[in-house]
Amino acid sequence: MRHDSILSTIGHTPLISLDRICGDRIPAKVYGKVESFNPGQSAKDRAALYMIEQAEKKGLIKPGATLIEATSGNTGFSIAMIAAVKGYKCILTLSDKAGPEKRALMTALGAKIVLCPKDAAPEHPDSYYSRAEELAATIPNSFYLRQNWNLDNSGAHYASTGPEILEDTDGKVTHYVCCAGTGGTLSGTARYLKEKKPDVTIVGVDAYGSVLKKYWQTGIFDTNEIFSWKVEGLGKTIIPDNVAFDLIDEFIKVGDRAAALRVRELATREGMLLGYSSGAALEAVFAIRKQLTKDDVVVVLFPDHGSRYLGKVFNDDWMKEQGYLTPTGEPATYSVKHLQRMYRVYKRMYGRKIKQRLKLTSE
Ligand SMILES: Cc1ncc(COP(=O)(O)O)c(C=O)c1O
Repeated sequence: MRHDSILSTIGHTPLISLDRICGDRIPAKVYGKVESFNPGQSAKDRAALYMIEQAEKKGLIKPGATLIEATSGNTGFSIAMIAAVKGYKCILTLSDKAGPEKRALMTALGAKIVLCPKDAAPEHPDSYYSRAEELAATIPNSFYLRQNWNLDNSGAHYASTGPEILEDTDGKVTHYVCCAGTGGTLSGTARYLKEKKPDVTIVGVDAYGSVLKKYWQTGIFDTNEIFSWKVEGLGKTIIPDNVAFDLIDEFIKVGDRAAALRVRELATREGMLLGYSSGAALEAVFAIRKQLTKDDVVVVLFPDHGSRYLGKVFNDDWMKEQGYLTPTGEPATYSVKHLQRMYRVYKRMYGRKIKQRLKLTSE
């Protein structure tokens, strides 16, 4: 197939059956919507292209402009790619949570990077949001995409991801499971699917340490919910306009360990090398499995490719440092059985020591 530029290869990603990993454990038919097939290897290609082209149509981006964005990495890569093709400059403010692989990918495409501390609160002048605002205010002829608040982000998925899922499942999709960060991928797709099939169940995926689920449940922005977590792109410590809370039927929080183990399983059982948040999304399918029947068709969206996480979830040393693998390389599952066994081992070890100490002091 011939293309005018790399940009027209964005979208139309495949739906791939997950029979090997889900077949005998999930009663429904489960498909992965594999967004790593986009040229920038993530779902963010769709959002970045749509936000930029809508802004061009509105006259907000002029020739020679500088595109600015605060990003966890993937949006930055997509904007850098589009800027290269369209002849714009690109400056990205990035949380230092993003690994060195992600940073190198962006600079390779000609983007400039401003690295910001991951633990700075959004309103802090050093946060990647504040730094992006500052750059947009000081650089002439610049456009700050604001993916959290720019509704063209979710518009991209309403226009493409939603229709693709409905068509590729022959209208049979019953559940859509998707990570929430800015909310664009979740909300835009959900809005399209609910319009066409009102009984479809929308399952959002959130991180422990993020404020989104609590806000969905209570309408309260609870800062007590916030602590740092590891899955890049998943969850938020702000409430983005792109999260359409009213479209979400269920919100599942997934932990860093479970997501890491699940994405490694996707690689070894399905041959799919995908990003950390893809593990979180699939873990959410496992979390809802008791609600599913054999007639259900679940589509779980996998946001990006695993090559960006070779130093993290696909690195055994990193996994052991986090305690997600045992020192001998087994998954650290912490099942009730495992905890009971550990309790017996520790009781035996320390019980003996305590008895010895009691003996010594009494002598
Ligand atoms: C790897 C990854 N997963 C999930 C998400 C969440 O997608 P969205 O921002 O559309 O909610 C992002 C967003 O940056 C991401 O980079």
